[in-house]
Parts: sequence; C-alpha cells; structure tokens
Amino acid sequence: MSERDTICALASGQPPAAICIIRLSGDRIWKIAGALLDCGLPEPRRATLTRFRDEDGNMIDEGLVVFMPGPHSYTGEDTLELYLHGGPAVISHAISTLTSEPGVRLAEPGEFTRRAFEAGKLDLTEAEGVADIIEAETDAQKAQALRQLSGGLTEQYDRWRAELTGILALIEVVVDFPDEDDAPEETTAPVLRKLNNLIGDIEAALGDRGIGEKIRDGFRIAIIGAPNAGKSTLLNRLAGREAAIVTSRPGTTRDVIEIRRVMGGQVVWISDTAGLRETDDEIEAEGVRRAERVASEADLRVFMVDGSAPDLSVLSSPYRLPTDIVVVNKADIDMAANLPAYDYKISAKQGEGVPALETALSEFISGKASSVEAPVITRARHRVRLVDGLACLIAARDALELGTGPELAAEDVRMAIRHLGAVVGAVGVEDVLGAVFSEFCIGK
Ligand SMILES: Nc1nc2c(ncn2[C@@H]2O[C@H](COP(=O)(O)OP(=O)(O)OP(=O)(O)O)[C@@H](O)[C@H]2O)c(=O)[nH]1
Ligand SMILES: [K+]
Ligand SMILES: [Mg+2]
Repeated sequence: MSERDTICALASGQPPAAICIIRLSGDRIWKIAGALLDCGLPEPRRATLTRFRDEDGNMIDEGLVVFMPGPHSYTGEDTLELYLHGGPAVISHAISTLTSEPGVRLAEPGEFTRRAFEAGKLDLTEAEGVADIIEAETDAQKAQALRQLSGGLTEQYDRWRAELTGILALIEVVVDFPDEDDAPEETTAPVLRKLNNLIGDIEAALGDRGIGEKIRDGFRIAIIGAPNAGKSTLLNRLAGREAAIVTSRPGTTRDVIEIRRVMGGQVVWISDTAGLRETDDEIEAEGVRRAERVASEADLRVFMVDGSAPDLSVLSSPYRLPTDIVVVNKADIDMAANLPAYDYKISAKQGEGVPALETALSEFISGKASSVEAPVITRARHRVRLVDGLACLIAARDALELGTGPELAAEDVRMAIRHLGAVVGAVGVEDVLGAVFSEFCIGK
C-alpha cells in the first residue's frame, strides 16, 4: 500500500457544462474501480462506456472512463479520467463517492502537476508553462507558455549548466595539479575564454528588459499630468466604463487606478494617477508620490496637458523618455496660445483623437513585445536566480584573473550551477515548490 493519498478533482470548468472531466491519480484506483465502474477497470488508454455507481450501488451517471496506468501517465501514477455530464448534481455525487473512499481526497491546486514534477515528467519551468497556458489570454502568452511547457527554457538552462560543468572540470584540473610555474597563462586562458562567453550570454539574457515577464504579467502605461488635465476622463474612455471618479475639482484622483486591456496583442495595465503638483494636503501628497512611482515603473508614459490652460511643468518630469507620448486634451474647447509640442490632440470627453492615440499605444506595446526574441526569463523567480548565478560567475572570473586561487573559482562555479539548477528545479527548490504550484488551478 502506498503512503501517498490518491487525489481526485474536477479538471474541467465550472458547471453546468455538456461534459465534465474528473481526474484521479494514485493506486487506490484499483480499490475503487470495482464498485464505481460497471465495466470494471478498463483496458489501458481506451475510452470505455460505463455506468458509474456510488458505494450503495446507486447510479451516478453514464459516461466514458479512461485508465492510464503509471508510469506512462501525466503524473507517473495510475490515473483514471471520468467523462460525465457536467451538471452540478452529477459532479458532487461523483466527487463525494470518490472521496468517501479512505485514502482518496480532493487534490490541492497544481497537485497533479506537482506529482508529475516529482516523477521527473517535467521540470519546474515546464510545470510553470502548464500553469501559464491555462491562464493565457493573448496569443503571445499562449505562444510563450507553449514554448516553456515543451522545454524551451529547460533547453537553454541545461545548456548553460552543461557548459559550466565543463568549465568546472577544467578549473578542477588546475586545482588538482597546481604547478605554480605554468598554471596562470596556459591553463587559465581557455577557461577564462569560456567563462567570458557564458557571462556574455547570461548578461544578454538578463538584458531582455523584462519582456518575457511582461508578456506574461502585462505591460504598463501611466497617464501623467497636472490636476484637471483630464487623465481620469481618458482612463474611463480607454476602459469603456467609469473606472475613475471625474470631477471639475483639481486633485480628485489620489490612489492609482489601474485598468487591464489587451492592446497590440498584449495584456496592458493602464494607470490613472493623481495630478502632479505641490500640495499641503497629506492624502494628495501621498497620491503624488504614488503617481511618480507608477510613472517611473511604466513602459510608456502619456503626458497629458490641458490645452485650454496648459501647465507645462510635468513635461520636465525626470521620468520622461523620448518614446513617451505628449497629449494635449480638451480639443473641443478653445485652445491656449502657448501649447507645447505634442504628439496627439484629443478630447477625452468627446472622444475625438482618442482612436489615433489608442493605435499609437498599441503599436508601441506590440513593438516592445517583439523587441526580444524568445526570452528565457518569464518570471521574477528565474531572474533572481540568473542574477545570483551571474554574480558567482563574475566572482569566479575575478578569482581566476587575479590569481586569488582556482579553489575559490571552482566554488563560485559550483554555486552558479546550483542557481541555474534551481530555475529548472533540479536543486534547492523545496522552498519554492509550494509557491509555484499554489498558483495553479485545482485539477491540473
Ligand atoms: N471640455 C472638456 N473637458 C474635459 C475633457 N476632459 C476632461 N474634462 C473635464 O476636466 C475636468 C477634470 O477631468 P478629470 O478627468 O477629473 O481630470 P484629472 O486629470 O483626472 O484630474 P485630477 O484627478 O484632479 O488630477 C472634468 O470636469 C472633466 O469633465 C475634455 O476633453 N474636454
Ligand atoms: K479632477
Ligand atoms: Mg483624476
């Protein structure tokens, strides 16, 4: 008997639905099958029509069952999939029947995939890809998730680890045969060359401007401007709903208000912010601080100026980049003479000029998303480990160059291998597994 529970869960979406899928993994399947399935445990990997029964012999439903014996199943364990009618009563009857069996319980989020990971069916980046493809809303997210779940990241990280293992072997030769006369030049030069190539590769990967993470989590646009420029009015128009309060009183918006949209094929978070000005009001001052933080973190800033009464001070914001957009608002009323140079003139209130602005925002985002091909970092977790790994490699290079000792260099390379190994889940991951799998949905 296994010490491990058999897990079960509804793997399909919310009822009611035409069909639901209930999934079981673990060796209690053998115990359950006799009473549950009129057909008995079916032939492996063959859909079999059967009646399903509860512990008292009452019929639950009629449907299909597929048996996938381990180790050739998703989890590596014996697995049973039941295809039933997707009604709430059927589902609860089936689930309560299954979980009434000792040793069978409801699965936790991601537990099937966690078992697959533990059985060596996929590594941690591939498991993350599974979570991502379920969440994917845009084609770009889907493509990135597919690449990841089919081993696109694994391949890269494994290649780096293999190169490092080779470098480590070369350094260990120097450590084992410390011939003081010829050690420095002859033996360290090729090691340094390999190490420098790898450092360059990892630096290039880290220089991806976070595109992989942004494709997954969303790009950021901040609307910035003086009080009453019409920022909240524009946000509401872009949202297609009254997301933010609009009044004629300057200083209306204090908190950052975010809306989520798909633009240029990407998920985009657009933030409305407090109007930037000096203020004695404590709440508004905090709003201004938040606005500045959001402005500094965004991929793109829309600087908004009230064309009827331009306040140009925001245009000298320290966060302004050449790619940012200046918008003159309130084009429906009389414009002042001292308008700044601008990219778009709009009426946030009436809508004129807004479609052209939206097109520009979409083009900016899609251009940014496609500026990096196949990023190998799609989560902060990967970046943190890669940054730490790079630091170790730089320390190793220094140790070799300064001749402070190949032993130190070897230790640094070993640490770097551990950091890269943690990304794919080969080592030191006990602490992150819970976090990675808890964001899955139940049944996957
Ligand atoms: N005529 C005209 N009025 C506008 C336009 N856009 C906004 N307004 C008006 O300008 C005033 C301020 O608009 P808001 O959207 O609250 O401006 P804001 O920049 O968010 O203001 P704060 O949150 O206070 O910084 C409101 O009375 C709006 O109706 C516009 O395009 N044309
Ligand atoms: K206002
Ligand atoms: Mg506002």
